[in-house]
Amino acid sequence: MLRYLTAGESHGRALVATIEGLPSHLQLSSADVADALARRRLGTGRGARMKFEADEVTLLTGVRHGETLGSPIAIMVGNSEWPKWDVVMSPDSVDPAELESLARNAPLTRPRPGHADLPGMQKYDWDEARPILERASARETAARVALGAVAKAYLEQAFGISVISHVVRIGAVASTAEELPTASDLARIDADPMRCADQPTSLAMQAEVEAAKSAGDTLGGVVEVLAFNVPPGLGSHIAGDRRLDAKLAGALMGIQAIKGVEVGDGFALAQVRGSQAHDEIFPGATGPRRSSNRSGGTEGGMSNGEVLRVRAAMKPIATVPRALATIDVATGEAAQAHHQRSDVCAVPAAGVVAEAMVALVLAEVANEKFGGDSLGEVRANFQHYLKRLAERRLD
Ligand SMILES: Cc1cc2nc3c(=O)[nH]c(=O)nc-3n(C[C@H](O)[C@H](O)[C@H](O)COP(=O)(O)O)c2cc1C
Ligand SMILES: C=C(O[C@@H]1CC(C(=O)O)=C[C@@H](OP(=O)(O)O)[C@H]1O)C(=O)O
Repeated sequence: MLRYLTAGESHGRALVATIEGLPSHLQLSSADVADALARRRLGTGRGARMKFEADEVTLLTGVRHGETLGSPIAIMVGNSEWPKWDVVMSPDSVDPAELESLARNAPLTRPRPGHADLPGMQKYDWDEARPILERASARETAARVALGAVAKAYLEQAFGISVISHVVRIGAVASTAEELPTASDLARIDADPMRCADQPTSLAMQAEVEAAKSAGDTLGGVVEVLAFNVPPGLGSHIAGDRRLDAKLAGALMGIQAIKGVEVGDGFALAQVRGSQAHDEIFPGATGPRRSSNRSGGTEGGMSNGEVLRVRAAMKPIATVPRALATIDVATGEAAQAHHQRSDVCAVPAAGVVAEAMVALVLAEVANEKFGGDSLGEVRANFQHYLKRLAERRLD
């Protein structure tokens, strides 16, 4: 079993992430986690904070001399803004007079549409949005990406699985690339200001972000995550909550601002006939082969050995500079939503977060099938499975 949890507020001292259930002897370093976090800060459209946020990583537990111990791994990601916020976000009580004198503590009584602000105030019984937005903020995705780095280390070292992502749409601009990127294209994608695999589209996407910014507006888009070398048989058809596609959809929808998920050709499959929708099976040299991958690598809630392909649609950033209409909960009167420093477009970052979530889901289902206490034991379980497939000419 794989369990993980994040904790932390956007302007608190730090984010903390824990993960438990992975084997001993995985190679893991602070640098692996820091590199993953640096990728999340990429992309045209991010706000001022991403320029100075340092994402200070500390591997707190579960790793010794660069190898996992099999015990819970805890990772701390320090917020570099903390010194400015230590009174406003202090866990211990502070002098009310000092708090009141701080401009940055002004009560946020004009909830922003599209954010957790208003339903959170209603649910948790607060008269301003700060206690809600601190946790609702996508700052939390840094902790998920840290966990994703651990999951990726497991997937790569135990099974040779790699996970990449790229941006396929920003607002009205969609990628026209015919070919899927491969794992070896990752460095090029990461070097692109939109994390888009297709250069002409990337330039159009950058222009789209700049235009939205000039207009005081924001943008969303679509990211695609691909996983290579996923063996057949991860997930299960036997119960809805064990289906790989259900777990992927849940994990991706769990990312802030994600409003839709597609597996394979997803919604487009609803428009065509069955003869055009499925991936026919042919005899190959060592076992079954497909000439298409419309299903995106899952059938019947299980991986089928093809490239895993999922998409996530992100709504435009909800803190719109040209502020949206709301009410002031202090007076009940109409007002404009409060605006604070914000991203114009965070789709490239959302791609990195989506990669992390897909890696965590794959780590969970791979652990369920091949799990062991040490890396060697997991590898042996995996090799045994591959051998059986080969013996039956099913590999
Ligand atoms: C990587 C990332 C960065 C984000 N940055 C911002 C931001 O700067 N400003 C903002 O208002 N929303 C931002 N969001 C989106 C909000 O967190 C999200 O819209 C909010 O939680 C409400 O969306 P929900 O209804 O899906 O929870 C970001 C989301 C992600 C994934
Ligand atoms: C801090 C991050 O993203 C933040 C996500 C976010 C939001 O409302 O979701 C709002 C902004 O935070 P702030 O109000 O402090 O500028 C973003 O910068 C991050 O991704 O690390």
